[in-house]
Amino acid sequence: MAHLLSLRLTLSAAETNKTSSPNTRRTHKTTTSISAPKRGSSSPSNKTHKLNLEISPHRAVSAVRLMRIELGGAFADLLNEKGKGSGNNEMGYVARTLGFRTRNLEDRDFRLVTNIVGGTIRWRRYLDHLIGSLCHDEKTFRSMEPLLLQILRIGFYEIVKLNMPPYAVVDENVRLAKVALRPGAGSMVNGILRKLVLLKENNSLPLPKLEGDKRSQARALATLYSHPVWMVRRWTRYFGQEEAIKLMMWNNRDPSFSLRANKGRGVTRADLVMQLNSLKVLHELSFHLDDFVCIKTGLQIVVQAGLLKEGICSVQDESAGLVVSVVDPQPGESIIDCCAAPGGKTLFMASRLSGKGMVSAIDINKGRLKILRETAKMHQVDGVVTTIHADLRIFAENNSVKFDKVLLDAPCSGLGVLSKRADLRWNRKLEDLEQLKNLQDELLDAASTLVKPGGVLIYSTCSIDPEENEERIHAFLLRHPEFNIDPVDRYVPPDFVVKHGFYLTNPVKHSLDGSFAARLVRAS
Ligand SMILES: C[S@@+](CC[C@H](N)C(=O)[O-])C[C@H]1O[C@@H](n2cnc3c(N)ncnc32)[C@H](O)[C@@H]1O
Repeated sequence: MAHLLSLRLTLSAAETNKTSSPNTRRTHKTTTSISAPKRGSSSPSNKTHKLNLEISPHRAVSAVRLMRIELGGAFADLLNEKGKGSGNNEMGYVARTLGFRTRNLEDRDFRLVTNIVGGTIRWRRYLDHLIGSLCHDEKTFRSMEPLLLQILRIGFYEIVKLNMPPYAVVDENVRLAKVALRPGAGSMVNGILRKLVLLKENNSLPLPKLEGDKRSQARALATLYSHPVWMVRRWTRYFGQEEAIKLMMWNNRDPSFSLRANKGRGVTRADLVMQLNSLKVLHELSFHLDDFVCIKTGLQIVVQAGLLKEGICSVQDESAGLVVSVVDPQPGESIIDCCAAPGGKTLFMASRLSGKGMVSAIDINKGRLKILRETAKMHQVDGVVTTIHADLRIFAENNSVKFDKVLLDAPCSGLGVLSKRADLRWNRKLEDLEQLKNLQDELLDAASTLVKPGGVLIYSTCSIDPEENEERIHAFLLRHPEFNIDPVDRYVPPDFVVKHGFYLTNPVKHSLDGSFAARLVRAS
């Protein structure tokens, strides 16, 4: 993975170089250093780099992670406390990128890195608006080298959103820019951050006003709540402005997580609670699901204590767990999970079979399917899980076996999980939705052929977008009159049941990720 990532960054550096203007040439220097670790750099040794105790390690690590996420397009996996793709030696990677070492991260620094990286990504549009407004001119901002921009974003986020002591933030970020780049970069950071501190003290940050026609208001909201304009316009149209604002505020909060006790391994929720108590991780029991526990903070402690690696519990949002309640797996049933990897729902369904029956897990992605297989083994449910590496559309054409239950957890925009997937809002494009809708229709048609007469087809997404949810089902029912809606009220609490008997979690209303499911029964 580290190798692939560095290769991708090397390519991006080469691309940058091909088209670089004098203004962006320094960009090449930075991307080259981030993308081309020195020979032998896979060894954990940092000894060749000088130790600099004056630079705060959380800022150095945050800046490098942000560069990698933005330049490499790496997924901002906030669960991975070591940084995606850097193996076990993130500090070595940081040293190679910046050209010096810092002291190692302590627990407090880890928490700060998670907070700063996630927050800086979420608030990117807002922060860039402020940085752009305080730069000398538009061109200075547009042609700013990536590392300098990340250092400024970190400083702005720390001052405006984390309310950290402003002059300490200025000093520390100036030092980082000087050492990692050059003295002139430090002077620039100093000038811009000091302007920001003054404006904040006078309560006069240069932010857009919510005024004018719909388009201007959408642009202003997109900056104020840091989302793409197309999302603001879509949500305002579907949910109204007030709800759209609440949704954006939810997306900008630090995410909370829930853990599922792995019953397949004989771990009960009471066992998990005991472990969390001994780790001093604050938690609450889920109201909706017997095996689930909710935590607001402390996920890192759970990860470090090895609870996930040892298969004691899995990180799974209650909204995903409730989709399994909609499936309602029963011992002895044959179930096929049509888009299964990395296996969150497959494994939960398998644990409900009490060793009787079978879940067949199909996915087009071999790597993700391998993760599913390994996790099934670790969770001790591999006796009731088989994996099939295939495109569902081709598999369905060539398969004559029918199943009691067919779950299609379709590829979707992920617009319901933006609080956990900090970078997703910037990677998703409006055009993706059209493509996804076509794919969802094709997969639904394919999945429907696998359902026994009298069997059930469950369609689910982690989206809140009506066009990916109820519209897909209504279109499907027009094409397939042999299916009828089976309302979900027998399977989930009434609060999650919406029009037509579909299941929907609303982040604003339920404080869960957004998700949707419909249960359809095939005529006998
Ligand atoms: C939303 S994710 C599934 C998440 C999974 N159900 C879980 O709970 O962990 C969608 C999955 O669909 C898979 N996929 C996309 N197109 C597919 C196709 N044509 N056939 C089979 N799987 C496909 C992707 O590889 C991806 O793993």
